Amino acid sequence: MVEQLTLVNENNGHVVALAGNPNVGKSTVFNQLTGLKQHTGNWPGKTVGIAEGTVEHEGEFYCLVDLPGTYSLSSNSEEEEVAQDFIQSEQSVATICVCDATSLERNLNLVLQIMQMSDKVVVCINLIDEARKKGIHINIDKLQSLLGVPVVATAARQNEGLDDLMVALSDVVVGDIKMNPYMKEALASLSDDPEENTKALLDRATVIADDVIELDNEDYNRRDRKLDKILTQRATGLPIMILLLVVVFWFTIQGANVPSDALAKMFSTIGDYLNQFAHYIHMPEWLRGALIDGVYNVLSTVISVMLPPMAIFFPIFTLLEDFGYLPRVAFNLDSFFAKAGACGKQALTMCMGFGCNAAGVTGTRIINSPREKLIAIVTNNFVPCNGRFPILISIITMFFVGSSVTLGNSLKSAFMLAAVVILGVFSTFWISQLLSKTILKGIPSSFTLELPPYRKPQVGSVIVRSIFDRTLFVLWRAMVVAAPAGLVIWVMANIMVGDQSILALITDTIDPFARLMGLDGTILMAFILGLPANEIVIPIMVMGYLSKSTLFEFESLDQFKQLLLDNGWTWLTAANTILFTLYHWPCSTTLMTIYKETKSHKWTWVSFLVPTIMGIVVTMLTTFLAHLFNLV
Ligand SMILES: Nc1nc2c(ncn2[C@@H]2O[C@H](COP(=O)(O)OP(=O)(O)OP(=O)(O)O)[C@@H](O)[C@H]2O)c(=O)[nH]1
Ligand SMILES: [Mg+2]
Repeated sequence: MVEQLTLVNENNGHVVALAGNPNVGKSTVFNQLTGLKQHTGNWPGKTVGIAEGTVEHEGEFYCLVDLPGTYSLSSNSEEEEVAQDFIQSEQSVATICVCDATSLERNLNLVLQIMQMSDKVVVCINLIDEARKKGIHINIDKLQSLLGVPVVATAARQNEGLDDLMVALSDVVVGDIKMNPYMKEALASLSDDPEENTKALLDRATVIADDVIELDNEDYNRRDRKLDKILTQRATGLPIMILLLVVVFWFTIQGANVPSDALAKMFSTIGDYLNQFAHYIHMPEWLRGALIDGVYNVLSTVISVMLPPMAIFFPIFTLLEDFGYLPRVAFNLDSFFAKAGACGKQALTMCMGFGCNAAGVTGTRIINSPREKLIAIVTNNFVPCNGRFPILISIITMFFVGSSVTLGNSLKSAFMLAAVVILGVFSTFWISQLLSKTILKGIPSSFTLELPPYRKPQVGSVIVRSIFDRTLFVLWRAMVVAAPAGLVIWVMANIMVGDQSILALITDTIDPFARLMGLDGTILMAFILGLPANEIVIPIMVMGYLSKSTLFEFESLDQFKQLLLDNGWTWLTAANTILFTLYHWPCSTTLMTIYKETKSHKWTWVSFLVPTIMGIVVTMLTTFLAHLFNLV
């Protein structure tokens, strides 16, 4: 029995499945038609769940369901099963099969499989603009008559042909146009044996593709192949990857510095006015303290520290994603992951982790083997997410580089940040290997990761999209957490038990343990209270120190460094804080996502404990060694 999907379908529209191979533009078609914002990008396997949205066409409502991409419908993976079940179910009245015009033959294979299951199919030949550019001509009319179902050419990103697609869809759904009966018979009369059937469909797809395609130039993929040679060869692939990492970080650090300072100054000026206003209206001191010293200060630090780097990092990352670089990263790292007994696709989920570890964990659904999926989930936290970058950047800059903004300094910071990230990547390999040798034993499965064609990213829309969909989203999430956290910490710093505040009491209690790790009670406390979001670790640290020495305005890194030095920081404290930022528990959102993905308390705990224990051990070790050799 096929399990039904729960759809909202609020307008009670005709339910239509949107299926196709991975990375052919299904979500782009979906987004254009429904006005929604499913994740799109140039690598196979982005859509992992199910999204639905409504389109209206000539007074009729259609409920489109964006399915994960599948190469076939033979239920090899969770995602294929979802797609197959849905297409076959009574729920969907028709299927739009989206195809990549630049690799029609393989796509037609899936079209034919779908046509065997349902006789209401519209074929959408997408990416037609790319095909044109490569000199691939497809005779759409002929294809339509050979397939016996409506065929429409589209360039979804440019919104070309989508009206025609809706007309064809309404012909099929409302006009009740079915597949050509001869075709239906031909497909039904293929063999009952699944293997022979698959082969027959493949043959047929080849024949049809040969019949409708005309090439200007047989060698249309030459440029891609040349570029791939450089980007994925052993000798050049890895160095270019590391170089790119440094360049991206350098842009982020260099670019973020000035706006960060400007924002901090602006917030501090506004803070002064707010204070004056509070005095003017005779606001009670406890309320003023809670609102301005607590909520407002934490919020403004979070914004000024986080917004500029994110607004630079996310767009660059998205540009690389749309260009098609991420699958090349996976390709380059594949052998390392194989050696570690894990899956090469883990490189993709690792890349997603740079933005947000929770997103990376959800992304692990592209990994078919449950064992390898768990490895990817447990180790995802080893790449620092966007909430942790600001901590790393500011401490590296203050303690190891020098805070004046010069080209050399920002380059040095970028190198060090890249080194920390590479350390995280190596830790991913080590821990993956450890897991696959111990609690997650097994042989790594083989898979074919497709290298999609390079696509020219649309710079303007990428910037807009990454700022609105990602930057502001992440910032908003951080702020929602930061405001109450600011309040809580202010209250803790101001409620006295005896002659000590609660905050001081707790930090003093955990201080001895933190010292063993080369940290102090306040730092460890900031990490603990930062469980809801790493973004608030720095503001909490600042408030923790301030509750001892007041009169501080976060206007520049130099002042911040002074505050830290006054509280006994040395280079060792800084180094350990960096290490602990890299290795500690995932934030609560990520933990919740891990639980949702694994449905297991045990694996959620493992994901919590592995990086945490590693962080404690590593920092204790560096502290021990530093003291042993009298380095501090
Ligand atoms: N040039 C061009 N690019 C397109 C077109 N449609 C989509 N793209 C790009 O192709 C890439 C893949 O698009 P998606 O919509 O994410 O593909 P998908 O089929 O949903 O992919 P999965 O969910 O991973 O299976 C993105 O970078 C899109 O911007 C098009 O018509 N022309
Ligand atoms: Mg998609």
